Amino acid sequence: MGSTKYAIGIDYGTESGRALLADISTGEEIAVHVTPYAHGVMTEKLPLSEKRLEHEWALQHPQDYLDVLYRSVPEVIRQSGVNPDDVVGIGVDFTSCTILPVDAQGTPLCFDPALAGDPHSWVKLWKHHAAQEEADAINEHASRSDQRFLARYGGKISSEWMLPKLWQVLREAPDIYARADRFMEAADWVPFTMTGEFVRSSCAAGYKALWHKEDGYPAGSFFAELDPALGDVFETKLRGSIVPLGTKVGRLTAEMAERMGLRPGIAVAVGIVDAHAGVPGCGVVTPGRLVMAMGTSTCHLLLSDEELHVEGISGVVADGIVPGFFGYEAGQPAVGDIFAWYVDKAVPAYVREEASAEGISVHEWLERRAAAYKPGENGLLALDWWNGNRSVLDDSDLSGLIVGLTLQTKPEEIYRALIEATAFGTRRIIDAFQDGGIQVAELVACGGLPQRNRMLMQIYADVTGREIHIAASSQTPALGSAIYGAVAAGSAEGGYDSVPEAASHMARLKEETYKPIPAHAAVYDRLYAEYRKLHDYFGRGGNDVMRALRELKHK
Ligand SMILES: Nc1ncnc2c1ncn2[C@@H]1O[C@H](COP(=O)(O)OP(=O)(O)O)[C@@H](O)[C@H]1O
Ligand SMILES: O=C(CO)[C@H](O)[C@H](O)COP(=O)(O)O
Repeated sequence: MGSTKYAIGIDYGTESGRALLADISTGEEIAVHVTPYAHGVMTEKLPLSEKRLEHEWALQHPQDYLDVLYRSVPEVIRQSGVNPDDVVGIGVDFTSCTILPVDAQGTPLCFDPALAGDPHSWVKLWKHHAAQEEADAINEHASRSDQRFLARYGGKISSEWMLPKLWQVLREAPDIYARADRFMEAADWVPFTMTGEFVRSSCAAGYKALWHKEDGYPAGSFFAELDPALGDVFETKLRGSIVPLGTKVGRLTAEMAERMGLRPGIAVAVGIVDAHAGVPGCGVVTPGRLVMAMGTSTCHLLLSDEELHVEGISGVVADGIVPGFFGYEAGQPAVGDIFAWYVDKAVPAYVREEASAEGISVHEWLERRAAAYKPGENGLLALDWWNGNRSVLDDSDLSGLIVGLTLQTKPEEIYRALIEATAFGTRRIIDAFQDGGIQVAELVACGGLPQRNRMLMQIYADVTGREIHIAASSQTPALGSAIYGAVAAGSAEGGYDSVPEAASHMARLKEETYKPIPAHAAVYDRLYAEYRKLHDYFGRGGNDVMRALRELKHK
């Protein structure tokens, strides 16, 4: 036996990037380091320019991504005291669809001072929402011409994705579009900077750029009908081979090895979308277990042997998470964010004062009191659409609702109703999977919420009627990336030959689980039936109350 080997997972979030050094044989997380992005999310102006960005823009600086490699990677090596020669693989996950235009050498166009004044030369972050017009036009044309790809994305594509963003560049900055040799997902660009290889990930291409393993990309004629200049977009701006996850895109170059404090030649894995990396990070590598990445929002991820059309999913992609399986993604666009709204904007002052006097957070104060209630006892039922609905209704204009308020209603009762509403929203997504023919036997939770609120997790078990396992790691995307890095290295170099094999050694669940309490589950079955009535009444267009309120608000 040689010395212990290690893999590095690099997780690029919205505000910062983190590097995690993990022991390949046990998954032990030896060291973590976070580098905040110096330029953060640019929503108002560009660096060194007073030019104002328009509403709904969200840009980033690619230098911030490189700085994560230059700072956090040497730092995990320093903290751990590990010999860099024992690091065998690197994996990267990234927010998505986060894209940038690059020149023929792969250099971001915004690095060219002559182009940096144009906002379209910069990175468009996943939450850049200014390409809605383009997304609407693509959706309308696709549904009129009955395009096969629409069904794989639950009936609609998002303004966050590759084609709407790319078309926005073409329409608003044709010179930048022309100057771009390619547009790349940041998840693909970072491995490129480490290896010099232009390779695209089946995950990002499949979930965000309409690529299908059998059908390839949609026909260029479809896009040419929308805009003649888009006719060859897949052969030109989006060209490049597309490979399954765990594939080695190349080896760390000598120059980057020097900057990152590693040895040249280390295997670098193809990139992956952040939420999806959390699936092997939870140890889930087979069908039947739905992974819930629970935080500000919730992403639901599931593996299956079959490609089926499920109502309201964000997408289904072959090899999109674990090679050999179809990966499904669905989501709730606000979960923790709804509780944050309540805590920050709506609780009465006395709650804040009592929490502070007790030396606990407002969340904890509310949780302690709300946990004393039995299901149904708060007399409330809410719809969880504070940030619209991204699943079966797929309507970002929908808004929230609470039914049953009285003069006696207490803040903790409302807090409990909001948590219950998000659990009902998850049950609705599980129902859509089951109705579509995909079984969901158990749930696995990762992200911030399972670590923070036990009552919430018990409510989810009771509402869904399913046992919930919790990931042992609090950094499941970074650990997942380290797993893909270990697979890129392969057993010949001290790693593993498959994602399931690597995950079986490197990822685990906590022993403690949340099991449904039958008496609670029975009450929640009744309440969920009422939730479905409200959901369909306010969400399916039979009721115009929400529409009227919205119209008056924007008048
Ligand atoms: N005790 C708590 N109970 C429920 N929600 C909480 C609690 N503490 C924080 N939150 C919510 O958790 C969310 C942050 O989750 P986290 O997983 O850390 O972030 P992110 O999704 O951005 O990675 C916030 O929206 C916040 O409102
Ligand atoms: O689109 C997504 C996954 O498909 C994510 O929502 C996006 O990548 C942002 O993730 P996070 O909130 O974890 O930063």
